[in-house]
Amino acid sequence: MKKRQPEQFEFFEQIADLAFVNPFSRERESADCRVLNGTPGQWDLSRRSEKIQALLRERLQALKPPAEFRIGDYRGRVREIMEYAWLFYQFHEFQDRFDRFIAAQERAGDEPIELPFADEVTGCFRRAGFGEADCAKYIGLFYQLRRGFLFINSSVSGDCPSIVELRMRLWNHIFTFNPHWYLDYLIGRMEEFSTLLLGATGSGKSLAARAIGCSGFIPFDLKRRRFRESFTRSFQAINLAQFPASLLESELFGHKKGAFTGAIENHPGGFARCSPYGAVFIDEIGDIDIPTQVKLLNVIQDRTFSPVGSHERQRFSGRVISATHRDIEQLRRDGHFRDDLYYRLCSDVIVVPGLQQRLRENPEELRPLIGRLLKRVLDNPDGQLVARIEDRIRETVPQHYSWPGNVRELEQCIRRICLTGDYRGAENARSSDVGTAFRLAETGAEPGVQQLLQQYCRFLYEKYGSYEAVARITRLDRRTARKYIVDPS
Ligand SMILES: Nc1ncnc2c1ncn2[C@@H]1O[C@H](COP(=O)(O)OP(=O)(O)OP(=O)(O)O)[C@@H](O)[C@H]1O
Repeated sequence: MKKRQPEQFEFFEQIADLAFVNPFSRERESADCRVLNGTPGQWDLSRRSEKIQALLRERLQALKPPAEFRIGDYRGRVREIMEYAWLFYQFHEFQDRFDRFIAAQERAGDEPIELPFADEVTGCFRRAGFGEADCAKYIGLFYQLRRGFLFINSSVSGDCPSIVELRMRLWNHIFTFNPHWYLDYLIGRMEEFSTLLLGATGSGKSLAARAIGCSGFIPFDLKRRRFRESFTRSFQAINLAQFPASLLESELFGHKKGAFTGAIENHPGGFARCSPYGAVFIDEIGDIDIPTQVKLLNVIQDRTFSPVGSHERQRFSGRVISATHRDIEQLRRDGHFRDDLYYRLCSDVIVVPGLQQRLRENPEELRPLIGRLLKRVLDNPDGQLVARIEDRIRETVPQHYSWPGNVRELEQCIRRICLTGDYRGAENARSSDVGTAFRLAETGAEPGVQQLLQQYCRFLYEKYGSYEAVARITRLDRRTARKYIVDPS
C-alpha cells in the first residue's frame, strides 16, 4: 500500500502541535498566529478558531487521492500528525453541538440523555477508518474537552495574571501538562490524582473545584449512543463546616437506618453519591478532627468505605478534591492535620487568588466581576448600572481595602450599594454594626440574639483575626463561631 506524506505537511504539523496547546495559555495565541500569519491581539480566540478551521477544511479537502481522509493512508510520524490534525478539525466541527448537548444534559439532570448527533460523529470516525475503541475514546475526549473549557471559562473569569494562571493550571490539572501522555496513558484513569485547593474564604475555591469535578472523562457507549453517566452526577460537594462533628462521618460515608438516634432512613454519603467518573469535593478539610482524618485517609487509600452502622464495604472510584482557607502548613506543624492525609490529598496544590490581589494586579478586573455578580440579581444587567456600581465602589470603599470576604463580600457589597448607595468595607461596617446593635438594644429596639451574636462574632474576628480566638472568647465551638462570621445574612 502506498504510504505518503501529504503536500502542506508542515501546515498539518502546526495544527497537530496546536491541538495540544492549553487553550487558556498565552502560548495558544502565538501558536494560532503562526498558523494564520497574524499577530497577537489581532483576533480573539473564537475568531482565530474559525479562521483556522476554514483553512484546515480547505487543506483536508485538497488531499488527494483519495479525497476523503483515511487514517490508514499514513504511517508512523506522518500518521500521528495527520490523525491529530484531523481530530482537531472534527472537534471544531462538532463543538457547537457538544455545547448544546452539555446544556441539554444539565437541564435533564442525572439521567444520561442520548447524544443527538451520535450517528453523524461515529459515521465520520468510521469513514476515516478508526476502530470502535478509538471512536468511543475520541467522542469521550471531545465531550470532556468542551466541558473542561466551558466550566473553567465560566467559573474563573478575569484577566489579571493570577487568574489567567489559575485557568491554565485547572486545564492542566484535568488534561495534564502533556496531553500526549494523557491520551496515551491517563485518559479515564485520573482518579488517583487528588487536588488540594488553597485560598482565602470567598475567593472561589468551590467554583474551581466544580470545574474540575464536572470535567472528568466519561466513556461513550456506542451502542446506547449516550455517555455512561450524566456529568451532573459527577460533582459531590460536602461542606464539612456545615455539620456538627457527630454528623460528619454520616455526611461523608452515609449511614444505615437505625445506626443512631435520628437515623430514620438509609442515607448515602458523598462518597456513595459520587459517580465513578466524578469527584468528591471536601470543603473546609482543615476543620476536621483527627479521628475523621484517619477514616478519610483509609477511604482514599483503600478506595472502600462503610456507611455508619454497616459492615458492608462500598467502592469509591472518583477523584478527591479538597479545599481549605486555613494555613494547612501551620495546621500540620501544630499537629492538627495529619501528614499522611495531606500527602494523599495533594497530587496537585492549586492556590486561588484573593480579590485584593486580583485588583492590585489589574484594577480593571472589578467591572467584569461586578457584571457577572449582578447577573445573579438581574438577568441582564445594563452596562450603565454596572459602571455606576463600580463608581460607587471606587468612591466609598477605601482604596487599599483588603476585601477579607473576597468575591463573596463583593457580591454583598453590590447588593448593599443597590439598596443604600454605599459600602464602606466589612471592617468599618462591622465595628459600627456592633455599636448599632447595642445602641438598638439599649433603646429597647431589641435585635434578636442571633443578630447580636453574629455582630459580636464579626467584631471579635476583625479584632483578633482568627475563628479560634472568637470561639475561645465567646465559648462557642469554632465551627459555630465561623458560621456567624462568614454566613452572609
Ligand atoms: N470568579 C468569580 N466569578 C463569579 N463569582 C465568583 C467568583 N469567585 C467566587 N465567586 C462567588 O463568590 C462566592 C464564594 O465563592 P466560593 O464558595 O467558591 O468561595 P470559597 O473560596 O470556596 O469560600 P469558602 O472558603 O468560604 O468555602 C460564591 O457565591 C461564588 O459564586
